Amino acid sequence: MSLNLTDVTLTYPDGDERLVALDRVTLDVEAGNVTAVVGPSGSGKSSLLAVAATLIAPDSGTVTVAGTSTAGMSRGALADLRRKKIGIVFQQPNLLPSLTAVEQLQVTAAIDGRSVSAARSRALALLDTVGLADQAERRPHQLSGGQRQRVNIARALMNEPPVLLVDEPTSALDHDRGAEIVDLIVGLTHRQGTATVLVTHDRAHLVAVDEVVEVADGHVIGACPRS
Ligand SMILES: Nc1ncnc2c1ncn2[C@@H]1O[C@H](COP(=O)(O)OP(=O)(O)OP(=O)(O)O)[C@@H](O)[C@H]1O
Repeated sequence: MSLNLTDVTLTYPDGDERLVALDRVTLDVEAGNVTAVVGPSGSGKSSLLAVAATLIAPDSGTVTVAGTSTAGMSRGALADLRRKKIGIVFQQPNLLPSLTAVEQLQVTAAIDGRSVSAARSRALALLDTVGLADQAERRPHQLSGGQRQRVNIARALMNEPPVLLVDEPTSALDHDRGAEIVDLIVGLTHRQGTATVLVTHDRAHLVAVDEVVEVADGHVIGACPRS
């Protein structure tokens, strides 16, 4: 189960013209691997993640998520694919303030139509995996920034997605906490066999990942040194 973008071009309206955000981008992420995407601001990293997440349809090219091509899919079918196959971790955890850590994960299962109580044991096991076994009953304001990001990651994995997309997960953390989060993502990816894309600004984190792809002006300009 992997993630493949082939020859993807994405443009946005820009006055009377079109701004090319992604220009014939091809990206293959194998199951069990973390591919980091790096590049300057405005180079297209978020656009690439949004296309991979099927949140934006490319102008041309194909996106294949865990063996399923998204070409021609209805909005409903895409939403279904996202729910079942893609875990997304945004920069800010966006946790619900009134819910405990374990409830944040249970809600995800409920949205997916699974039984909330059956989801509880999986949620507790996942919190254990991300090092939060003893924080399960805490609410977001009782957790540190790093712990909130761990809940965010555990929540993204709740429905066992084969594809994990992570956007700048360390931007609100100091270097050491950031490195711990990247190590956690890499460890989970290797153990659970997800195909993971990690957008990051911090090149110090690249030593931990399996592959690095550099983008500039909407182009993949190739693999680059990992540190
Ligand atoms: N919704 C939009 N409408 C129009 N132009 C956009 C839109 N989103 C992004 N862009 C433009 O597309 C290009 C790529 O932007 P994108 O956000 O993908 O880059 P990025 O590498 O993620 O940048 P950053 O690191 O600052 O988040 C930029 O020129 C940006 O201004």
